[in-house]
Amino acid sequence: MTSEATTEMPEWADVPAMQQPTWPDPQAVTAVRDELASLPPLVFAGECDVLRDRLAAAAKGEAFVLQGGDCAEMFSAATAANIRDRIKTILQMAAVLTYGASTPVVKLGRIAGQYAKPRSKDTETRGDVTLPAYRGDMVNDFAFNEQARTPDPQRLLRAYHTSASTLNLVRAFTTGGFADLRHVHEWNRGFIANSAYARYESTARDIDRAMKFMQACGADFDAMNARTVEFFASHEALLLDYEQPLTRIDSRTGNPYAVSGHFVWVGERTRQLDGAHIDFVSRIHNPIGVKLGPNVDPDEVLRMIDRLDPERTPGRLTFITRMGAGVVREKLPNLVQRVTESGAQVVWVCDPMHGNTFESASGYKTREFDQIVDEVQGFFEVHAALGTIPGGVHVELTGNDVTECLGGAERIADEDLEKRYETACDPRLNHQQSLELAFLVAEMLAQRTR
Ligand SMILES: O=C[C@H](O)[C@H](O)COP(=O)(O)O
Ligand SMILES: C=C(OP(=O)(O)O)C(=O)O
Ligand SMILES: [Mn+2]
Repeated sequence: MTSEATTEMPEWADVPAMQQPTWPDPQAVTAVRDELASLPPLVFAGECDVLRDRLAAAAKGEAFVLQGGDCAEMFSAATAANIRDRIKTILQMAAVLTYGASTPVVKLGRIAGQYAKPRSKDTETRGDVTLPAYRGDMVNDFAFNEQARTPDPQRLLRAYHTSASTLNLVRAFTTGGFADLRHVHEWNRGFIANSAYARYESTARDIDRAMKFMQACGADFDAMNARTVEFFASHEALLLDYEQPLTRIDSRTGNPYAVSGHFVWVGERTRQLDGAHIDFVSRIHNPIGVKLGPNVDPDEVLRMIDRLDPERTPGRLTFITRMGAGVVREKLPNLVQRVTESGAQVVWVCDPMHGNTFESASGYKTREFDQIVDEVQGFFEVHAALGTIPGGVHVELTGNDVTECLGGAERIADEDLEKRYETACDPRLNHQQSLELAFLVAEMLAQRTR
């Protein structure tokens, strides 16, 4: 990225793109790309700039990032109730974290575009039938039959329209009164009232007292803008047939922006320095993220910084580390140290999900709540030891009472997984587990600011 305005659409490098579907009819893809290119942007470049400023604050420890949502959104799940409950969960978590951090929380949904998935295998076999793997609703259908699994480019358009209607409702919820801090606090009191969560009572009581104190001092919640919240949309920039036509020149600056979401990231499987995804994000001016797993080479990361953030723009680059609870204390320090020594000011965000996935005895892909908490704890410990900033968390969650991750105060066990295992890809924290995690991270954050 350079600060010089280009006013022309980028020429995408002709380099290999990993994890793309094999579309059966390339001409149909061209027609869909043309249509996407003619549709209005989903976000405004100015909003992306605001998010960049918020992330710059997080890089300095003056804000904390909460990024969360589905592993894989599904068209059929984009209902008012589901969207409401996911937003509600994120707002409840954010209220708890704001208190713990004593700083603003940057709310970033994995929402309105999280429709494409990288997979470890190209195919899935059940019994003696082998079909293309499910690659997200933007590509094919989860149902296990040949027609459903055949990639269909019309799905790119459906992803755009479903993202537009999702974002419309998100904007209505977050600015129309639903997000009022007083409501959010009442919801959290409801959560604590259940005795399984007694451990969190003291934090909830502290927040209660803080709210009452503010009211007693005459704080005018309406004037404070407590009825609205800033909420940003993010997803993995994986499918270039979707992302490239949804890149536009910002009329204010002449710079290209991805307008499919405010923030996009490159995943662990597609972050090759000479690959098409890093080329893509190097040309857009949005704030961007890159996932970094346990086998990352710090030298490569330094070259990545030069490529993606040559001017060291605060808030431009976020590293989302997903090491695994077992190795985070061993692998993260050297990486953070090398990046810090290079002078780059990145946001460090912990994804405690993707390094802690395993198959349970009953055959479900799952994660253990305690391991998720342990990776976040390790992340905070590493940053505390180095004097660097733990800038946020990135979680796969839903507002529904699913049974996909093990443990938590409700002690979800392997035999419970089958009851409500509804994810199309990775296991998500349910509503209760998400709030529990927020209370635990708030305790860690309170120590950071002490
Ligand atoms: O969300 C992340 C990846 O798509 C997912 O972990 C890959 O899972 P797989 O190993 O089931 O393909
Ligand atoms: C694919 C994902 O993660 P990662 O790239 O870290 O494996 C994801 O966030 O769903
Ligand atoms: Mn995932």
